[in-house]
Amino acid sequence: NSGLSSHYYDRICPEALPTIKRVVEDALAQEQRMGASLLRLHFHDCFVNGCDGSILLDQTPTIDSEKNAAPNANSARGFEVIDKIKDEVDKVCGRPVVSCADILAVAARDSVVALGGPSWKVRLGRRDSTTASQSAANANIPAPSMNLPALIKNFEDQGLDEEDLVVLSGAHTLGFAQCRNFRDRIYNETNIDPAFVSHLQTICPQVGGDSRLAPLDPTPNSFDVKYFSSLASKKGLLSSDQALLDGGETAELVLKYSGDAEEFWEDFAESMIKMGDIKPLTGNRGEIRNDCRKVN
Ligand code: HEM
Ligand SMILES: [Ca+2]
Repeated sequence: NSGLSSHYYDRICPEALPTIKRVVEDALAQEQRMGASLLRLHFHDCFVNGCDGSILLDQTPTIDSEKNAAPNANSARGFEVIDKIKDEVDKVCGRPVVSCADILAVAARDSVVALGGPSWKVRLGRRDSTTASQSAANANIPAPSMNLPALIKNFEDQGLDEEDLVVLSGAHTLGFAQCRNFRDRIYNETNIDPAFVSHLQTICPQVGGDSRLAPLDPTPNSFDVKYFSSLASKKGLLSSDQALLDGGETAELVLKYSGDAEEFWEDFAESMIKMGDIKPLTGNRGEIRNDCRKVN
């Protein structure tokens, strides 16, 4: 038990959660992809020394910003939306009582809901870190080149099991990846559908075009099971996605979820809560930041 509670803001600031939801919905009305980007921010926060808002800190002489780590640089997005949420929430609460780490967790949930996915009760009361670690971000955020044993180990190090790995990878039902992250797969791997390869090679050349985008599944704005059914037909975009079919237990889960949206929803919600419970700062550890980009 991490000490978090879904009722944490009920009395301190009952308007906090509706305010987060409103700003997330406004942002998604501007750009649907933002839902994917916000979901990913929470993941990249939690995997680096726990869900403590560390990913939001800008570089300074004393902050080793995670924004510059390889998995985040020119890739993590949505920071302006988090700033906007923090602004509005602090206004409606009258003072800064909602942590940036909690904002990330709620914005991730609200994004999934807005794109047609399941809802869950977000456990709250995380406090914000006063440090960040670029090296920890590089070491702990999984890379798309990882094989299945490496992915399993990476999740295990966070207290997450093989089912969490498969179902949370299902977040790739949303959003996009850049050519540089799937080039090796489409030019060198063989466990990939040939027509899918031809199409992707038109988007992603062997040389150049590093930041060109392809959707992670055929419906990148819809929280459905197409991610899993695509894996079953060798149309996973990232090497790490397709790798889930390489193991007995993980392959079985992929096939189960590909035909059972309800099961995917239920297990995704459960694993998101589990991920959100990774090493939160509570009690008098950490702080409630005034500005998500800076320590107080
Ligand atoms: C299992 C290991 C994982 C690996 C290796 C991985 C890797 C990646 C990579 C390389 C991208 C594309 C980034 C870019 O090209 O800019 C991406 C995108 C994304 N990832 Fe993952 N990821 C993993 C797990 C997760 C998890 C657990 C979540 C959330 C629960 C998640 C959510 C997302 C989302 C939503 C996007 C799309 C973001 C956007 O369009 O802005 N990923 N991931
Ligand atoms: Ca989808």
